[in-house]
Amino acid sequence: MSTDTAPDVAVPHLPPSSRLPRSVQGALFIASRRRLFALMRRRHGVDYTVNVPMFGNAVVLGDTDLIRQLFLSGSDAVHNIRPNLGRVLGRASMFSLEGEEHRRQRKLLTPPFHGRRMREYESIIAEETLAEARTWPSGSEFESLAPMMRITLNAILRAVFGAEGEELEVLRRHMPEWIEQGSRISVLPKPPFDFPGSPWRRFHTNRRRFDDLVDTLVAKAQADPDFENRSDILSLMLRSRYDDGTALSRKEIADQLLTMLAAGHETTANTLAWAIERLTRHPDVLRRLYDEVDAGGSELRQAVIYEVQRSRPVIDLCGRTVTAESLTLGEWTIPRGRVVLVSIAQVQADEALFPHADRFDPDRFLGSKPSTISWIPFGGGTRRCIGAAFANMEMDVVLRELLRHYAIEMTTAADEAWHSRGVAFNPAKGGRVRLSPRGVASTGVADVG
Ligand code: HEM
Repeated sequence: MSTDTAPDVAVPHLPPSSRLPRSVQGALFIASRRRLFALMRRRHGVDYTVNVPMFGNAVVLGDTDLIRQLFLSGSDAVHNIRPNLGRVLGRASMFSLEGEEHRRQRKLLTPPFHGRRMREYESIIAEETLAEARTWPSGSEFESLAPMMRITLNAILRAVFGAEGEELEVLRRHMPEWIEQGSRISVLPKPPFDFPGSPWRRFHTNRRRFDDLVDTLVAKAQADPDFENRSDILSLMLRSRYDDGTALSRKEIADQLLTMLAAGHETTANTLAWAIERLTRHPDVLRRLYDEVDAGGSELRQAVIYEVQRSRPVIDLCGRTVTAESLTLGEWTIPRGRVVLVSIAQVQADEALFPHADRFDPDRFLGSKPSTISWIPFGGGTRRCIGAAFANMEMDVVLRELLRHYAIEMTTAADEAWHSRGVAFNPAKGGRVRLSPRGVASTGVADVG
């Protein structure tokens, strides 16, 4: 890749675009961006240009070499995709930061999310899974998505926020509504001031309540005689120091906690609901998973997680905004200000990269880690998802506990369609499932008990 910063040589050369009017592309994007992108790819190849609401005249990349180059581009050439969630999560949110500030913050926040640390959170996830599962109706069908949302919310509040007691209760009760409100206004224009009754005013009122709760959590963690040994991520943030010895400010801590909740709660729950949706339609894989969990193994379960994330990526797009005079990626020269989108879903459905891509086939990942070039559900490069190891551990523990304790029934129902309530995709019927405690199982895959 070469980044050309000389103004007079920046002759744009963009991937092919559609002759469809902007209004038609916009309507198709809003109705189903998956369909619009599939149409574009069929007509124009792996890289193309679209003109859509939010991102404007944006380049969409499907070529993995170019995507890799984009992910590796420095902050002198690209910034985070715009608009992004930083608008509502705060100025200090990881999504809002760029360049040196972003690097400093990631350096501080990466160690708490290191793979080895994750083991300390396993017991919280297992506990939350079993507590939630005990409330499920045995033998009757229900949507797995809402329960998965509760598990992943509680997991983040306890493992990341270190919340317990009264604060945990308040956060548990109010956060889903606050987050939904935030994601709704994230696509609305911001008025110059908060007029009474406006969604932004309600959002700012709730944000102040959130900040007060974070202050209480910080005070409680610091007053804990065992503060130095606490393993929740808030305490790790409180104990960390930048290279110059300064600590994270309260604002930074509150914005990052909110960011982790917004980025990590629904995404993980949706992926788990997809895992249920896929497994209930693949009896052979499910039977092998039961055999494996009974023998104390986890290799196939890990491959299942990889394959669910490949075939049903809940975040279908990530991207960057060109900030250099122009950015050259392969044959394309993309001018300053353009958004470059990475079509995660299209890359991971590419037959050339994943033969029989439409098959749910976890065996393709058995015994090997996915390639970071073609398997990109967590994005890539300097902005790759910081919670990837946490999400992976969480999904593994939730599935492990369900397999250990519950017999999941098969279904002959059609595959659930993709559905998006905003940013992330989930199974349209909520990942419906029928299960019963193992040993008591009388229907479906009763031979698993
Ligand atoms: C299955 C679950 C998850 C998926 C699919 C997912 C996916 C993603 C994606 C695609 C990005 C953008 C990466 C890029 O632009 O290259 C991202 C960023 C991010 N994610 Fe996740 N994520 C998940 C779980 C989590 C969790 C559990 C946390 C934290 C507890 C988290 C925190 C973040 C943060 C802070 C960023 C911003 C990173 C930056 O800009 O430097 N995510 N995630």
